[in-house]
Amino acid sequence: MDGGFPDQELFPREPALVAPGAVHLPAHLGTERQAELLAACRRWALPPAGLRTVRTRGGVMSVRQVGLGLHWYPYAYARTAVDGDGAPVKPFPDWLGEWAHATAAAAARTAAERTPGDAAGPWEPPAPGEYDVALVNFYPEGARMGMHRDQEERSPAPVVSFSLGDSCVFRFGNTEGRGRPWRDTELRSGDAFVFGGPARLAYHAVPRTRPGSGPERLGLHGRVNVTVRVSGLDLASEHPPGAPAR
Ligand SMILES: O=C(O)CCC(=O)C(=O)O
Ligand SMILES: [Fe+2]
Repeated sequence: MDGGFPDQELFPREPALVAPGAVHLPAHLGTERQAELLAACRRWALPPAGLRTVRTRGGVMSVRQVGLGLHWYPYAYARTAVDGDGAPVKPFPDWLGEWAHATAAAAARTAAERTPGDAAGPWEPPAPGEYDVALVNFYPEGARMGMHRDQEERSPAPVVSFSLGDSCVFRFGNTEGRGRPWRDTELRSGDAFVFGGPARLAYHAVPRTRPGSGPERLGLHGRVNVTVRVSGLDLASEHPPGAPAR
């Protein structure tokens, strides 16, 4: 990608293996790609099937969401915004799948480097064209996301996340439960985070964002995160099956 030397930083932040299968790629998207992705998010946020408030078992989420390719809602996927305006979900763009594929491949290389003796790393990136759904999350000031795992997909392919705007604390835990051990990573605008293989079903959360910390030139108040996934579901079927409750 066109990431590079983060501005105002004395030393570049390095790619890191946060847990086996979980890779942080700092400054992965350069300024132009961030602006491009944000412009797309603004289009996707518009109705029909635009940004909506999500009600879970735990209450109302402070993060507002829009789906692409398939509509995620608690706790399944559908072809329409079943818990929103009921409109057909917006299509998943090929270019976003290409970004996710390239990012998963870069993360696999980092993982392989950081996992001596396991030349292939903990997972293989999926084939080009396999990424087919995305969740766009908008975090206004004060919004957070509780510990959960991404388990409504039927594919073991790694989840690829891109962050824009305000920085946040991204808490990456374990597959056993919501408790410790976990590791906190700061995700900044342009960072990517990939979790697959042994980390694919790990619990994770965003306990807080840092209001006002985003790059001024991006022109975003708050934080946007886009997670790209392989659904493993039949997009042509009327009611793609969801997984049981998480
Ligand atoms: O906002 C983030 O960085 C994480 C989002 C997330 O976990 C999700 O969409 O499932
Ligand atoms: Fe998640």
